[in-house]
Amino acid sequence: MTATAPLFDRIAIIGIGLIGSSLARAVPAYGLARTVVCGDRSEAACAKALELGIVAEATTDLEAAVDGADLVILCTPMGSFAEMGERLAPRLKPGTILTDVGSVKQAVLRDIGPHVPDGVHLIPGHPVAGTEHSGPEAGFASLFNGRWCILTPPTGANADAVEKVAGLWRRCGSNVETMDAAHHDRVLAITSHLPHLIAYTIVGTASDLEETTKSEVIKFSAGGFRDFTRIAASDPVMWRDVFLNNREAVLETLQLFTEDLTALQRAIRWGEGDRLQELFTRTRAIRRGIIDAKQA
Ligand SMILES: NC(=O)C1=CN([C@@H]2O[C@H](COP(=O)(O)OP(=O)(O)OC[C@H]3O[C@@H](n4cnc5c(N)ncnc54)[C@H](O)[C@@H]3O)[C@@H](O)[C@H]2O)C=CC1
Ligand SMILES: O=C(O)C(=O)Cc1ccc(O)cc1
Repeated sequence: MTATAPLFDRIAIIGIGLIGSSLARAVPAYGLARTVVCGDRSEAACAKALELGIVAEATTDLEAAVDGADLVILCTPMGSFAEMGERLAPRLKPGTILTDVGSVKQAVLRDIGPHVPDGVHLIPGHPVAGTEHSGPEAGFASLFNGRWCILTPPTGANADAVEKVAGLWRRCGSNVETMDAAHHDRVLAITSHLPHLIAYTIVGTASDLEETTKSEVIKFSAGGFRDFTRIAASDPVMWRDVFLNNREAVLETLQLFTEDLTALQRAIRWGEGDRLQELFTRTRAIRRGIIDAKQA
């Protein structure tokens, strides 16, 4: 029991994986709603969610899952959002809030926006918190604690609905910021999407090495490479969909990155130590700035 009244009556989570199941666990932990139910196309995921006792009901019938919910949270991979928009949005009653946790935000307005009936409030969101694990067993209630959650309400969005979604994330311990979806996608391209692409690439490159070298890569893998392998273990379907749905911003950022990498390649070739040291000094200061900001 929590002292404060629940924010919602019935939350329907669609997709009970890492993020969905973390939210389901957060519902009783932070008094988010009276009831939480889930819909997931995977029977195994539904069965696991019931077995874990993190939802009151679980069904593969997604339309039934959203029935009677005052908040619907889409927690499936981005590639399923067009289907979610078509199937689920038209069934929602006026006053219902529809939100999501997708890592790309313009695509939500594109894929779901056109299907949202009058009176239903679409308030896209993105908790900037996660792990490399997937599925209902991987979630935990404190995942969002002390992390950012970015909301990208479309122009003219209902202010009360925005505040209710912001309130939900604040109760989970998140800091909430609101911004335009296009800006979100550009910022996340460099801070999250490109780092994942680099990790996938370097681990792929290492695994393409000849057999003897490959076993040594594993044997001697020090901090740097190990950190990349953690990120490169992230869900393949989810990340495929992130890159396909944030194509422009990722390609633009990748172009800048490639140019900078080529400049470094030149510096190494021509023995320009000062140039290398200057960059590494600057990046060390950035890391220290991030750590200081966290501790402040
Ligand atoms: N993994 C992470 O670190 C973070 C992920 N996100 C976003 O959260 C969303 C979910 O990611 P995770 O929880 O990591 O994924 P996950 O793979 O752990 O869970 C996804 C769930 O959705 C279900 N699902 C997939 N397609 C479906 C469909 N068409 N209909 C119904 N159910 C379907 C799957 O069966 C699975 O249970 C993604 O959109 C991702 O961009 C946001 C922040 C962090
Ligand atoms: O595990 C990590 O390092 C992450 O970067 C988690 C993550 C993945 C995707 C997001 O949209 C937000 C956060």
